[in-house]
Amino acid sequence: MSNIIPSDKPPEPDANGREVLLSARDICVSFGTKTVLDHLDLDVYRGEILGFVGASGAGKSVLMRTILRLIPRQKGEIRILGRDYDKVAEEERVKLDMRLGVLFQQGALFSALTVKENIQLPMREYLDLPRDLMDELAAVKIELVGLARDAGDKYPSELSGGMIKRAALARALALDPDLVFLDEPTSGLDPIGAAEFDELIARLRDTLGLTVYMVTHDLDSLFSVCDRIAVLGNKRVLVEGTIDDMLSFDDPWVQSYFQGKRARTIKAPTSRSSRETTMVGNSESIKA
Ligand SMILES: Nc1ncnc2c1ncn2[C@@H]1O[C@H](COP(=O)(O)OP(=O)(O)OP(=O)(O)O)[C@@H](O)[C@H]1O
Repeated sequence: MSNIIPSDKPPEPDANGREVLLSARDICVSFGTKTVLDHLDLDVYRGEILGFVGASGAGKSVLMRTILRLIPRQKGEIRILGRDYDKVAEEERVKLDMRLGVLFQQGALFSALTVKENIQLPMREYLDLPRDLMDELAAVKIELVGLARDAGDKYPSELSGGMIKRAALARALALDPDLVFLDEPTSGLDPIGAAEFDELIARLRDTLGLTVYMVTHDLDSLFSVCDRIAVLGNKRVLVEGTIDDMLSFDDPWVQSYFQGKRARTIKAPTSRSSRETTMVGNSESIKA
């Protein structure tokens, strides 16, 4: 996908020919004496939707915030587009930050700003663009996420939950990022709204080549749009792979999560675009 900031040379592909967009190695995070992440490794590949799951309190948000440098870590290395975050100059760090978009769990829009102004915040922070161009870019993002054109002039309090998620996604996409982090994007949405949001994410991946890191408890999302799943357990990534890999992984928590009563109502798809299959099932999220 095109970037406002010209991209540098992409990192070398791994042994399987995949481009590693994000690599986390040996990550250790503790709060006082409580260790939350212990020597955790994770890779995210370009163009994939990675679903990140784990029991409540396992540390999914902590990892996401650690990657985004909102939480300090005691140990480990984080590479974005092959660059070690801690070793690049400040100017390049800012450029790397611009390649990442984030949608926090509650949308986290500024209530005193309109949708358009919210979307333009990252543009104001990182770019020096004329107002007309920012208006045009905001309109493009609003259309991209499937909101009506007049949504740009609305305040968050005037939006439904689904519209807030879309507006927050539009803001996450403001700078044409390579990788977006979504923290439980379908929580609080009704099953139809959740399915539509999943479809939107898949469409953005397919059309823009967007890479998505999605923390979720939503089994429908995991079965329908995620290309790969990583499970956080015992303070590290316990298993990663396809839905089929999850279904055959011999661990009590993974078994009960992916083979439990709710999961059994969702027929495992053979392809990623199986929302019609998952809609047959129960769209409730599991809080482990
Ligand atoms: N700033 C902090 N200070 C101290 N402890 C923290 C802090 N942030 C998170 N924790 C602790 O780290 C652990 C992991 O929390 P985290 O929010 O990452 O879990 P989670 O897997 O995202 O859970 P959920 O699925 O319920 O959202 C929890 O025990 C939490 O209390």
